[in-house]
Amino acid sequence: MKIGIYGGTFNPPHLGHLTSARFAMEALGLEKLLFVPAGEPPHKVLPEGSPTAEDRLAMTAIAADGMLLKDAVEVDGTELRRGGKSYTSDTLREFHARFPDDELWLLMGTDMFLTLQNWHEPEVICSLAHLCAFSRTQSDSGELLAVQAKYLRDTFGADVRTIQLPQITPVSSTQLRELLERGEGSGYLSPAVYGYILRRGLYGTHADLKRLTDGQLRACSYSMMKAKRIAHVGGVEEEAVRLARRWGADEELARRAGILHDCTKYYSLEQQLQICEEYGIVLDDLERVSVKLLHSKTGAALARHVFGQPDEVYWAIYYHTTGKADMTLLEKLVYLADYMEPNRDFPGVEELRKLCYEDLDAALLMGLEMSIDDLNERGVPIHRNTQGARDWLLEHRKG
Ligand SMILES: Nc1ncnc2c1ncn2[C@@H]1O[C@H](COP(=O)(O)OP(=O)(O)OP(=O)(O)O)[C@@H](O)[C@H]1O
Ligand SMILES: O=C(O)c1ccc[n+]([C@@H]2O[C@H](COP(=O)([O-])O)[C@@H](O)[C@H]2O)c1
Repeated sequence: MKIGIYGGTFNPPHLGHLTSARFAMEALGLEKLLFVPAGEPPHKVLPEGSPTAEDRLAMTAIAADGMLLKDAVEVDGTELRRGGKSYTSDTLREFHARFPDDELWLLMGTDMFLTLQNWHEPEVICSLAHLCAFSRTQSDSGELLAVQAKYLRDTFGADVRTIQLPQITPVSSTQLRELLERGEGSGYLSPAVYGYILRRGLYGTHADLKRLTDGQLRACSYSMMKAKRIAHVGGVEEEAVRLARRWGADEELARRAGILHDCTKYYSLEQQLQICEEYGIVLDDLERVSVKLLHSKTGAALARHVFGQPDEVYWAIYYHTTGKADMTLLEKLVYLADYMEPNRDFPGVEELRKLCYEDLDAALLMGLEMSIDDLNERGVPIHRNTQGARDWLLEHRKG
């Protein structure tokens, strides 16, 4: 197997890292790529006030997950665990021992490639890994790379491949840190990494989480979930806004409920219970053991207490999984948007979509009944609020 190793300080990881990693994977035919955040970079001092190693690791993990290549891309904490200066030769020794039968490829941008002879034990590096270098700026000349490749081949027997990225991302982490401090630069980051930075107040962002723009709120929410869920959350936002327009609800509240509705979906049972405890959410026996039921309550709690959302948004998120008797308009819209947003695909979804724009309560009843049937089939206990929602509609629905 061909394994790529992409070392960096990742302070923070930006789109330049991601686009070059993706392209190198394709160009070299890598089956696996490991991002390896440096513990203590051997050649530079981390600027004062830099995030902790854990934060750099977490941001890099979020960025890697955002490549949506499942287990092919991972973040490796070898250098952070090892302590001391993060010499690449030591890292390659470890990887060589771990993957003795695999082909290791060390990936790097021009700046690193041109100085490789000055690194610690360059001969060890060149004997344990193939090298892949790519240009970082338009002005990086192919000729310069070719000269350096020849030098490394002749001097250390290196196997070098230089690749031209189809698109240059003209940014460095240093520039980005300055931009972030001025409230700019988010366009050079994956939204989820930006959200992590905002939530942790890194790089002098100090955003008031209770007064975020929609884009910032989206970024924060995405930073809390696996990247594969983001398309669904975007779909719920879009659908909730469309439904709000159709039925005369507040579009901005629908948007914010959509953005945040699943923000705690990946929290563990323990974390969910802790949030409920912290915000005094009373649970029944069924809820106490079910992450699926809990995430709507904890998502609502964070929407209110961390992100400053009003009661309407709180309750729309709170009831988005179970529904309840006598729901408000916004609660209905978010429940239905979650059910039939454009990425959903199940028998009957088209009929449900149509009904959502013709007769909201009929659509709600249809959604609830489909849920109840599905839960019954799978032998999952039905929450009393879901039963309550259906019974209420059967009794009160007009027509
Ligand atoms: N915009 C970019 N395009 C392609 N490769 C990049 C880009 N930025 C960084 N790299 C490469 O990523 C690796 C890790 O770089 P690093 O994490 O130090 O980022 P950086 O932007 O160079 O940070 P800093 O400004 O703090 O030096 C290096 O091999 C570097 O050449
Ligand atoms: O081992 C060395 O001597 C050495 C010297 C300079 C850079 N590196 C590695 O090169 C990678 C890119 O560095 P940086 O600072 O651009 O993030 C990172 O993994 C560093 O640990 C390694």
